[in-house]
Amino acid sequence: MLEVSKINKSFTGRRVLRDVSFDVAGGRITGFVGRNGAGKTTTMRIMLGVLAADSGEVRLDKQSLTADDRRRFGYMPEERGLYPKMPIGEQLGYLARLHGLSASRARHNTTDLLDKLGLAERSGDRVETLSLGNQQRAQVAAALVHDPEALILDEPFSGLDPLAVDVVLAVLKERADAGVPVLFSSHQLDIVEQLCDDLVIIADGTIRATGDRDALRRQYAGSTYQATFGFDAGWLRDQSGVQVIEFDGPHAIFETDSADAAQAVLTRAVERGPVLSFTPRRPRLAEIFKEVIQ
Ligand SMILES: Nc1ncnc2c1ncn2[C@@H]1O[C@H](COP(=O)(O)OP(=O)(O)OP(=O)(O)O)[C@@H](O)[C@H]1O
Repeated sequence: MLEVSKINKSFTGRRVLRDVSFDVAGGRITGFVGRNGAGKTTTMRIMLGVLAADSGEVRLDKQSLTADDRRRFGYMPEERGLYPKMPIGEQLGYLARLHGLSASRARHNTTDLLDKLGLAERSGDRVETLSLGNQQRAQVAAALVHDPEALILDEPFSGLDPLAVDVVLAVLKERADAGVPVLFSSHQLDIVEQLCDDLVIIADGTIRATGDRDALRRQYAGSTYQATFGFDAGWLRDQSGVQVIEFDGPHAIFETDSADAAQAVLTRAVERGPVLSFTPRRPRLAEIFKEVIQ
């Protein structure tokens, strides 16, 4: 488990991180979301030791991180950093060796990653000849090639088409399944919602929400329900304590003033005829995001 604890950071007197605390659990993929300038990259750089915090601490399995621990991290920086003129396979092998892997392990990891990321055919090609999407896949490979003990990835999915997102996700999931804590940042809420187990939401340098994605969706469910009846849903408009948000034939989305009002709707509906579904509506990540960053 990686723990970020009460990190503060200012640049030229301007506070950009304020008591930032969250956990990245081993075996889970944590999505770190926030608008441009919210503080994601600064936090990740501090976790990596590329930047020093003014105060606060980053711990791995309850111990303060050492430079040695950090060398065993995998990092995909925001500014991509592969050598454009070097063949991709050679470059990955070189990076793995730099991290102390044996020549045979470095070769094995390079082949394995290129294969899983759909770049096997391109191993001998220079990075600059790859499409932007393939360069991005190569960056992911570079972060993973030395069997890192924790992964911190800054916008690994930006600019990838949906197929490439799946390919990269499969590689990250494999690492998470092996117990590695995986943190990735993104401002693409639909992608984060789909990919992560846990969420960290940051705005203006403060953490606004953290936790299990589904638990957060339940927590922010509020009093909105969706229902499908075996008859027209129009009658809901005359129910007291109910505000209809949307209705289309037998389907309706509505808000109630209280849990009792919701139960009353269900009772009335059953009296009218078949009720095919009746559930609290889980908000989308975009809705939770809007609510918590205000
Ligand atoms: N080296 C620096 N000097 C001065 N200000 C900085 C520096 N690095 C970041 N900042 C400022 O700190 C704030 C947080 O920036 P950061 O890059 O961490 O945000 P972010 O959430 O990663 O945004 P993005 O999605 O745009 O990358 C911003 O206001 C940014 O301008």
